[in-house]
Amino acid sequence: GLPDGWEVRHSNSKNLPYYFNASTKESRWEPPSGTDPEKLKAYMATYHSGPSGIAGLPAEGKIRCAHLLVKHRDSRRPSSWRENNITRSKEEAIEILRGHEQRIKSGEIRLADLAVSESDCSSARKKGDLGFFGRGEMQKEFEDAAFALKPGEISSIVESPSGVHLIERYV
Ligand SMILES: N=C(N)NCCC[C@H](NC(=O)[C@@H]1CCC/C1=C\[C@H](COP(=O)(O)O)NC(=O)[C@@H](N)Cc1ccccc1)C(N)=O
Repeated sequence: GLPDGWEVRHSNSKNLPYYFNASTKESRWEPPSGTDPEKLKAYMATYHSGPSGIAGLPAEGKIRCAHLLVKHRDSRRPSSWRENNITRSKEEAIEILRGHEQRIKSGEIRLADLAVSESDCSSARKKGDLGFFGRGEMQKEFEDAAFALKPGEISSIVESPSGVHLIERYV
């Protein structure tokens, strides 16, 4: 963890983590003194293996995931950047996602790279990366599935009011 008040944020422009102190409003590139260097190094090493290559220390209780969403006509919002009016059935959406799942689990392609073109979520433009989130932010089905994963693990097909998802937990 980080010393009091400090948190890790992500600079999109530099694609690097930086450290921000909410109480003093100070921000800096290097970890604040008092951050356990061994822990930080170990964390950074494991985390850089994530496909998005974006590093950053999770605040307590937060995890970071990417997901690939396929919507269907019963989705709460059957529309996306990919398709204005989504009419496929839930069964068809599941079949499509099964195809994606096979390609990802066979190692042919990474979820992050497939999400860019295939995900019905706006996070597609960020390779499916949802950033860090804690409990209470996502829909329950999604949250339960995401928090049940170990870092690096990919879920089976998860159903939520948004549609059907594959989730990869990074941290
Ligand atoms: N980091 C957060 N806290 N962002 C708020 C998430 C809100 C949350 N969303 C969900 O639970 C599902 C699972 C993941 C994506 C998602 C739904 C939808 C797609 O479904 P639809 O709403 O059309 O039904 N995508 C989103 O929300 C996107 N803003 C996610 C995102 C996009 C770009 C960058 C980061 C995150 C909810 N409580 O509704």
